[in-house]
Parts: sequence; structure tokens; C-alpha cells
Amino acid sequence: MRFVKGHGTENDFVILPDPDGVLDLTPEAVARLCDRRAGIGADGVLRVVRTKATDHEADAEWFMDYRNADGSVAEMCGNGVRVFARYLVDAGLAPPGEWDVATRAGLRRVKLGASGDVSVDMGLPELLGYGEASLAGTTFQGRRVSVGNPHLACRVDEPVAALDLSRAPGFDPAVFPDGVNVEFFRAVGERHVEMRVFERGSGETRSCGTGTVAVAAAAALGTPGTSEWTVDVPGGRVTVTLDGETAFLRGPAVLVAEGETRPDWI
Ligand SMILES: N[C@@H](CCC[C@H](N)C(=O)O)C(=O)O
Repeated sequence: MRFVKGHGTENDFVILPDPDGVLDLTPEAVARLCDRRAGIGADGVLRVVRTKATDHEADAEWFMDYRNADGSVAEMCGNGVRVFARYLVDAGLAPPGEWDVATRAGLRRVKLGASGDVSVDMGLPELLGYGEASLAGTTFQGRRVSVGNPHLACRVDEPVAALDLSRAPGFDPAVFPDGVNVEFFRAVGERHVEMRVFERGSGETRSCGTGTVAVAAAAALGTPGTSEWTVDVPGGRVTVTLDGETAFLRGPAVLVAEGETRPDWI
């Protein structure tokens, strides 16, 4: 199986080119690929498949089949779709410019040049009310936000580096029946926040694109008009622009290696 390894602010992915949709990608195979000791190692897998080779109906040539490191399926991945677009341009399968990628959460329009940052129109983040998460005996209040996938964005006062994310935050499964990605964020300047995240299906990651949009939407409550937010994550920095109608996520997307898995392994 041919693969490419890439990351967006150190949220890393195994990219599996499968234009004709012939790969039988089981949850077990995904978990093995993502295993950081016994596999290639990644937060998730991006299967690159032509939309017409899937069951999805969408007006876009390419479908991003995203899987979490534990093999579960997620609706959307903000860093993933940027790395996915960088791969397609690098491989000569799509031109630099602007075009749509089909995802389980709908179409996402990416914008990129032959190199450099990738920007994506993430759609309007949906603020859904309040929720709670617990961490090491402390309860945190947060805003529930849908960015195609579920998030709980919790504002904290202490530096996020001080939080113990070695275990999954607790949450009420009645409020989050499909699980949730939990972000902790702190204001560090004007329209500037720092964030850490514990992702559903992947654990703590060094960045989460949909999470940065959820955090910007929660932090921007009460900020009228268009606002541009700088979000610092352990793996780098991204920018989120909110204009009341949609959210644009911009940041680096880097391809680092490519190879072939051994047929006797996978
Ligand atoms: N890292 C991603 C989000 C991946 C999916 C998430 N773990 C979920 O299960 O919803 C991003 O960059 O958005």
C-alpha cells in the first residue's frame, strides 16, 4: 500500500492514495497504520478517493475519507483537508487555485498555491449552547460548537500548558451521544488565544483545525463584524477568520515522506 506522510501544525496523517476506491480500509488497519510504535504513526488517516468511486453524491472530484487513529470515522478534519489538498496539488491530481473537496460534513472549498499555506472555507460554526468536561477532578464549563463534527470549547484562566491531558476528559454522554473533541483555550492577546485539545478517537493532538474554529467562534462571542483570530497550538499557529457567514482556516500543510507498506505487515 503506497502512503504519504504529512501534517498541518503537527496534526499528522497517513495519506492513502486510492483514486479508484479499491482499498478495503478496516478500522483495524487504520489503527495499525497510526500506531506510533508498531506502525507508521499518525493522528489519523486521509484516504484520497474520487467521489464517483464512493457512495457519496457531491459536486467535487475528490472525497476526503478521514479516519481517527483508533479507526473510527469522523465527519470532518480541518487540518486534514488542508493536507489532503496539498497532497493533490503536489501529486499533480489537482491544480493550484480554488476548488471543493467532498467530506462527510459536505463540501469544503480549499485555496492554495503551488507551495505554502492552505486556506479552507470551513462553513459557519454552529454555537449550540453549553456543556461540561472534567479533567483531573476539575469541572470546566464550555460552549458546544459544531464544525461539522462535535466540539466543546472551554475557556480557562491558567496557561494551557499547565493542564493534565494525559487522560481523556470526562463528559456527559447524554449531551454528547457521538462523543466530543474537547478544547481548552486561554486569551493571550487581542483576538489571540492559545489552545490544547483532546480529540475524539485520537487523544491529545498537537493541533485540531476544526477545534481552532470552534475556539475562535466561542472566543468571538460578542465581537461584531469580521474578526481574525490567531490560534496558537502546541504544533504551531493558524489563523481563523470569522465573518458571520462562514469561517476561514489558514495554516501550513506539509508533506514529509512517502513509501510503501510491506505486504506481509498490513
Ligand atoms: N484533527 C482534526 C479533527 C479530526 C476529527 C476528530 N478527532 C473527530 O472525531 O471529530 C481537525 O484538524 O479538525
